[in-house]
Amino acid sequence: MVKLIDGWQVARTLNAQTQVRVARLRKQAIVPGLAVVLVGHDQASERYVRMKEKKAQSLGIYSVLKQLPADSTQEDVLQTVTALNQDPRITAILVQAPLPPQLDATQVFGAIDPAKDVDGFHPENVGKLYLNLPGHYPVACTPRGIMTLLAANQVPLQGANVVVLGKSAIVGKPLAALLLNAGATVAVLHSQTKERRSFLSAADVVISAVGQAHLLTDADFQPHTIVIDVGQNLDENGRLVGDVDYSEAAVNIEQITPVPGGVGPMTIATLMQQTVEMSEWSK
Ligand SMILES: Nc1nc(=O)c2c([nH]1)NC[C@@H]1CN(c3ccc(C(=O)N[C@@H](CCC(=O)O)C(=O)O)cc3)C=[N+]21
Repeated sequence: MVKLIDGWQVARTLNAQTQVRVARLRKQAIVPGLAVVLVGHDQASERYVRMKEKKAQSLGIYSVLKQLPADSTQEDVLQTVTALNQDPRITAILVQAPLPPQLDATQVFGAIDPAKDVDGFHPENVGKLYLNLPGHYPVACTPRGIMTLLAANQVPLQGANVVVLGKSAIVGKPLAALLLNAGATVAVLHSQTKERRSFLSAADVVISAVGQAHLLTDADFQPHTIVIDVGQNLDENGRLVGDVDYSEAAVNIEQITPVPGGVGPMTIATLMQQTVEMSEWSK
């Protein structure tokens, strides 16, 4: 019997804590302010951005959306970021990925004030994470949310073999750093990886962030594997599914995060958590 890891439940608890922290800040006349920059009209991105705005508002966070046309130039986007850097009402800035192909995403993320970089994508914050420096700095929200979810489910990481599938700057790489910092043995697999099977057959925890429906099935895992599914894919029937195909009858998967209701809600809850923390850190 597969046990589902309930992301909605952990997200609810985290959001309730965030709401209390926002109220505490507001009593000191400090209002956390989240700006989301959305370039173009990608349907999934528009949906995610709306969910973020709604959640922010329900927790008492001031929220603004800067929507730019799909054919924006690098200068247009940089100007928007600079204005938000200088806006005292804005304490947290998120530039929604992916950006249209004419834009240099690395330069855009690097233009965000590191103290307002709620996604943790700025090289300064990435470097701090990589070095496991002490102190307060933002970390990519999906990886941090996954760490919270693992901790809430008492999944041991010290000395555990963890396989991460996907090496993106948004999920795979920062997640690998967090896991290493937590004492796990980490393998990051990607499209050029040979012998995926041998890595999976030694994995205690598998985290898939590839974005491909039906990529993995129960037969790919060894017994008692804990699976974190970061995929957000539409299947042949237009249903939202993760990267892992499984049924209740799965024998190797011990616990798994469902899609929807697993990692997704944790990403947004962590974004809210980090928005509030950045206001607390800069007091
Ligand atoms: N700068 C930046 N930061 C991000 O954090 C970021 C981004 N860009 N670009 C896109 C990805 C994707 N992402 C998701 C957030 C929530 C759900 C989520 O809540 N999913 C729900 C289902 C949502 C639905 O109903 O469609 C779930 O899995 O239960 C999914 C995906 C944040 N991202």
